[in-house]
Amino acid sequence: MALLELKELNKSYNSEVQVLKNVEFTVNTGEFVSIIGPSGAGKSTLLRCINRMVDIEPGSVYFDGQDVGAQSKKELRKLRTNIGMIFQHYNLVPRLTVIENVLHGRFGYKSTLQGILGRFTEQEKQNAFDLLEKLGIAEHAYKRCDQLSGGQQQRVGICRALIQEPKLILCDEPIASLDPNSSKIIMDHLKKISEDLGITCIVNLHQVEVAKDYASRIIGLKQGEVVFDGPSPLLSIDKIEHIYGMESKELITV
Ligand SMILES: Nc1ncnc2c1ncn2[C@@H]1O[C@H](COP(=O)(O)OP(=O)(O)OP(=O)(O)O)[C@@H](O)[C@H]1O
Repeated sequence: MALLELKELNKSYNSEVQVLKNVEFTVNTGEFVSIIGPSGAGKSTLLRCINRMVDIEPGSVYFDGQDVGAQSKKELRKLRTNIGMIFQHYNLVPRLTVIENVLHGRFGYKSTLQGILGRFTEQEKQNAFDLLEKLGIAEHAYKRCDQLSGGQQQRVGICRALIQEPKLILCDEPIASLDPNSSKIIMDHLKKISEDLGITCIVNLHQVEVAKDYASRIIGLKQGEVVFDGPSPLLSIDKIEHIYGMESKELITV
């Protein structure tokens, strides 16, 4: 079943350069999709349109049967509880503890006052701890986030997304700041989450080989247009060259 549907999606910032041009695709529940493309192709903008961190006119995004562009502020807040976000620079609060950062994923379910006062139920705290255990970082639960390595911080980011109980996780360059070993740990976790929990994942990646290894489907963006959309094994060297142009020489290792 289609969880996400993009129809003739266009985007320009300040009515200047058109960043996304008639982007159209659907993503089914449980799919693990990677978006690739050169720097500036519009990958981050695409993810930001999906949860309406930026306005999406003209064009439409349907998530779980709802027109994302037509949601009121309150409806959008509710809809966003179903969409987790993972960022390149983790977007954690450095001075707060690991478990507090994970619990921030519950903010969408709270009143503003409950959020400010940090009122979380015992069940929510237990769930946060269980998730940290699952991601192998429970021993750091009460440390400040800025005492953790990059890879560990990204695992906190994953827990924060999971505690939302999302249907979709959007990952914007989740491994761009990590060494190869930490990158593998993060990608393995994302893949496992998608397989075990049936959560749909859309992952922006710079590394074509990583996209091919982990994603079942790849969408290639070039100057805001979808120029490839298909199963990962069909992403041939020719297709990579088409997506990346001159840059492709540095990317193709096979
Ligand atoms: N807030 C903004 N205001 C104006 N222009 C923006 C804004 N955000 C992005 N852009 C422009 O939109 C284009 C696409 O940027 P975007 O970050 O979506 O690409 P990307 O494919 O994710 O690139 P990268 O891989 O380098 O992160 C770029 O030309 C960028 O300068």
